[in-house]
Amino acid sequence: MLLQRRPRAKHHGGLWEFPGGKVEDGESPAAALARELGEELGIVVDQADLVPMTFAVDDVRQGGGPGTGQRALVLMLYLCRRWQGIPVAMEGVEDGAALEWVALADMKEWAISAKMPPLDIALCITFQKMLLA
Ligand SMILES: Nc1nc2c([nH]c(=O)n2[C@H]2C[C@H](O)[C@@H](COP(=O)(O)OP(=O)(O)OP(=O)(O)O)O2)c(=O)[nH]1
Repeated sequence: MLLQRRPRAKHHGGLWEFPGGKVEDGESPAAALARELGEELGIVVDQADLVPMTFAVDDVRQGGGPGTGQRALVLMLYLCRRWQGIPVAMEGVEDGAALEWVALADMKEWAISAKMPPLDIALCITFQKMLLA
């Protein structure tokens, strides 16, 4: 799997996450991911090559809702079966952004020891459980 370190100045700066980003108005999740992978990694991805795997929900934000100013946060993990180009960190390299390929067998260790945001840790652990099941 490919992990990406967030630039220091951003929310969760310096933490390792799955490449991706927010869905914009009128976009499907797969279209948003294909767009983000182009912007962040410089690769071209066909939406047909994105396979949904699992998701993670922010429990703390679940207490939110209308009037609270809090919105639920859901991270969706996709498997990218094929792409064109070689992934490189396109944004924020001067501020610490970086990429690292991690073997599936090492995912749990990374989730525990590497510094990742909470939902990315949850995705790592769930995905590894799915593979071992
Ligand atoms: N990957 C990840 N993001 C999280 C978690 N918790 C949480 O609040 N977030 C927030 C951080 C970001 O604002 C947002 C992820 O969207 P993003 O990757 O497009 O964010 P970004 O900061 O690069 O983009 P921007 O809004 O600054 O333009 O979700 C988490 O556990 N994992």
